[in-house]
Amino acid sequence: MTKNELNYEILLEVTNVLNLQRDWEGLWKAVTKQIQRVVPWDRAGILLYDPQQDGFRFYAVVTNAPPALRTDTIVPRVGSAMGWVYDHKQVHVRPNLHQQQVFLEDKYYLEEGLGRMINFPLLVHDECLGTLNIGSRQTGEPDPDDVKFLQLVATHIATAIAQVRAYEEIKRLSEQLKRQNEYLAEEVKLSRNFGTMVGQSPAFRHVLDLIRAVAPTSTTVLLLGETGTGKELLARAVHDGSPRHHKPFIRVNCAALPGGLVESELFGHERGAFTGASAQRPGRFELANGGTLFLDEIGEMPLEAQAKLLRVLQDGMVDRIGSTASVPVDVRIVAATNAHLQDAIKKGTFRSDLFYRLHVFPVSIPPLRERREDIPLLADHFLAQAAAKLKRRHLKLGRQSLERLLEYSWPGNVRELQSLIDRAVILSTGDTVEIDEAFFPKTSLSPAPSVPVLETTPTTLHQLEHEHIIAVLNRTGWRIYGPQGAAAQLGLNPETLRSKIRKLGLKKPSPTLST
Ligand SMILES: Nc1ncnc2c1ncn2[C@@H]1O[C@H](COP(=O)(O)OP(=O)(O)OP(=O)(O)O)[C@@H](O)[C@H]1O
Repeated sequence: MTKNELNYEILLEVTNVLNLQRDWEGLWKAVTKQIQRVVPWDRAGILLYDPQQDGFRFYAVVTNAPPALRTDTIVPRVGSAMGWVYDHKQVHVRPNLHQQQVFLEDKYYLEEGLGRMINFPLLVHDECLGTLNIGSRQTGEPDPDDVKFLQLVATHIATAIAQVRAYEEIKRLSEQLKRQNEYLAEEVKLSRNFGTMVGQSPAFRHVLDLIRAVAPTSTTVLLLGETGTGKELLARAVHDGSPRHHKPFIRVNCAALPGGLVESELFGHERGAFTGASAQRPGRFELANGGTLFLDEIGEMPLEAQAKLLRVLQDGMVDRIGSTASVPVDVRIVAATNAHLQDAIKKGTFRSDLFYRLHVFPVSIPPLRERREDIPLLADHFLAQAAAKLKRRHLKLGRQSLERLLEYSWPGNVRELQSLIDRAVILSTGDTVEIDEAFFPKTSLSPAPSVPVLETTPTTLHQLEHEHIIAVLNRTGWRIYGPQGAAAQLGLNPETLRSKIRKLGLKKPSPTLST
């Protein structure tokens, strides 16, 4: 067999091995054994370029001597032969390492007793993935035919590596898609006709003007407003009006996540990062990549998670829990809160540096009581929605009912109005929906008798809120969820109510035994 025939045969075998194997250790042993038949070597290794480290990581290595370089070493691009090959996309030969030690890895090769080193670029479509390094104890110029042959082998190896990487990328993307689907299915269940925004009052129109102006940019938006004023609806409007609208809009309710899970939900985790982390899981930051992340109730985020969030906002990199490598993300942040963040900063529960990162474009949403002109429009809108859901047509609101709606102070804002209309439609029999006094929560000044009553008249908003919540909870028998539950009556998100109950330290009174 001529040398050419042998080379051809070996190349075929190498390609077959590369196509068959999935395990790189095994693969590399098989490939190097084949190469040995043409070009003797004493060290054969592959290093791949890692852009985050601007260096090369070992991928596979076989050596006849105890290795002087550990396989977890990162060889920097600058100053190494691999870096030269990577930058020039050309083969580099050092025929005599004893006489010529130009690169930083050469002294290690000498320690292993090597005399000659050849580095080949691993090229795919003109992109260099890393290098194939063939070292030998012998010195002297290598046979140019051998170099040509090894360059061909390197091209096949590079293609196989690109395939493995593409396969891993597909796996990662399909995992991400699976998570996005789970998330979207959850969202569809929760969503209540988002999209239509109703309001003609100057105050609300001003808000819409601000949203329209900021939406097309990538600026961070901070939505400030009482509960139920439409912060989430506006966050979606920011996303829909941006060039990111065809990418995901991912919502995180910072108040609803259990403390220990916030970081894993936001930033993801590696397999085995903590007990129960049975599989690798991307966080919501990664799910939102290219799109918008809506951080609802940001004021409720635990301090440790705030520190991590700040880091992501500063350098655009996410560290999954349990991982050493950072993942770059491109995410627009829209945050919302009904809390007074400056007070939280004073109390030490919110980081001031994070506040300034978020407070780039604040938008204050006025409460419903400050834009009463919107009440008739919103009432009609919700009436039409409820009628469509319940398949009832020609519903209209009684005149007195509308007056009552206009007089009420709406502590729960638009959501409270929506829940009230829903209830009124369910309870109405004819075409005219009537809303009488019984629909409005009794004021906090007349709590149910079993509730401990404050000795004095409440003086602060906080006390008022505290009492009002207790009163409604007692009236609903401490039922939080459902159309007759306390959350609906207070116009609050059930999770927000649960968090308030926790924060205020409210406990369901235990039933008293009558003697
Ligand atoms: N201008 C509006 N037009 C139509 N519907 C609205 C409007 N504002 C709010 N809503 C509706 O009111 C409900 C509450 O709105 P949303 O959830 O956006 O409020 P929020 O401020 O995010 O509440 P929370 O602070 O409790 O999270 C939603 O069902 C939303 O569709």
